Amino acid sequence: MVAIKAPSSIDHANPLTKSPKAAAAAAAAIPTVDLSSPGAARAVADACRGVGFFRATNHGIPSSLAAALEARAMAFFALPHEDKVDATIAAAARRPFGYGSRSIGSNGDVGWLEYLLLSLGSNSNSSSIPGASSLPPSLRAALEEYTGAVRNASGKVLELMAEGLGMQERCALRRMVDGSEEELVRVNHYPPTKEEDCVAGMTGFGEHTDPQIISLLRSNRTAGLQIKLQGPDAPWVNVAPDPDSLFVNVGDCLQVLTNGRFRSVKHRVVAPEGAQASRLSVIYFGGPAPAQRIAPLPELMREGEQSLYRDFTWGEYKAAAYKTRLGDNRLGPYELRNVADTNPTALITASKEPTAADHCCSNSSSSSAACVVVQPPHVAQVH
Ligand SMILES: O=C(O)CCC(=O)C(=O)O
Ligand SMILES: [Fe+2]
Repeated sequence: MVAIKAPSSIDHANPLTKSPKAAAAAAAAIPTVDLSSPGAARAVADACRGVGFFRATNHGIPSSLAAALEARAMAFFALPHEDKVDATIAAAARRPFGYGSRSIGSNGDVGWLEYLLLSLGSNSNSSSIPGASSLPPSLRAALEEYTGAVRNASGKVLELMAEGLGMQERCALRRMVDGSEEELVRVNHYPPTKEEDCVAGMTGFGEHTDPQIISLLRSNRTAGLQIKLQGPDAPWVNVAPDPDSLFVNVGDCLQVLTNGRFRSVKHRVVAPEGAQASRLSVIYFGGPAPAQRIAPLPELMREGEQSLYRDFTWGEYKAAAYKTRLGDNRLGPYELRNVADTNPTALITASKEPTAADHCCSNSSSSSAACVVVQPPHVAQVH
């Protein structure tokens, strides 16, 4: 990776790295949900309404799969630059997939990272990743095993979300993602920074929200991820790394589908400082099919409640987001009312209590016939 000195990527607004007291308060602000507990649905919904982000334990991904992927990915990123480019030639045939270094998207965003970005394809029954054919076989196998497991974990979380929202159909959110052809995996590698490279607080990955429905992140033990609590003046808080847990983000589409009940979370990564080890993170993004209409789910709307957004399809949103910078307010052009101005208490009251919802997706790693969605052609990717 080429060393950079980029003043524009220096971020001094990181008070929590300086104050242990604030760091402790921040850690307490991030909810933890045991996905296997009886109260998980309610806890997931509370976390999504509050922070839009939570730490999930008992997520069902064997630690051996995550550790194997971490080791293979580290070995891959240690290869010479040309080898990494050559090994991702199959994926790179469909931009923006493949290997990337420093550039994030095509609109000038840069970060202190290199990454591998792959589409998981349309067949959630198959573990094979279409663009992975030219990767080292051991990395490909580790990715396929891990992504199979993380897809299941995502499905489980989406079911808990639907249940926590009081929806009749437990699989209503899950089926928007299963087999959508819009599931991605991204492996980010943030090398340690040396004094000559930068000053403390250099941006690893700039501030943004994830545009899809859901993202599930697993990292090694190196810190760097920060989330912004909800509200215009809310602070940024450090997310203590925990390789045994998954971190779940509410994405922009889920905010719209719930008419602002669930909040998409702003997050960013500060590059590892000094002599620390690299940060390695693996993020699964669950997006809907391009033709999927993104609008508040009628079932969630209270009588007389108005949509906060103008309708769009995921294909439209993705194409629009692809033209913007990472930190732009991508939902802004679709807002009919300011979400921050809405009375959150009213929206919370409007959510129904968790019910004994229909279990059409339970214990299923793939979409059932009832969960199949139309798959129109591929359009430009956001991540
Ligand atoms: O690498 C990380 O820890 C987070 C990166 C991220 O937010 C993303 O890839 O969307
Ligand atoms: Fe992200």
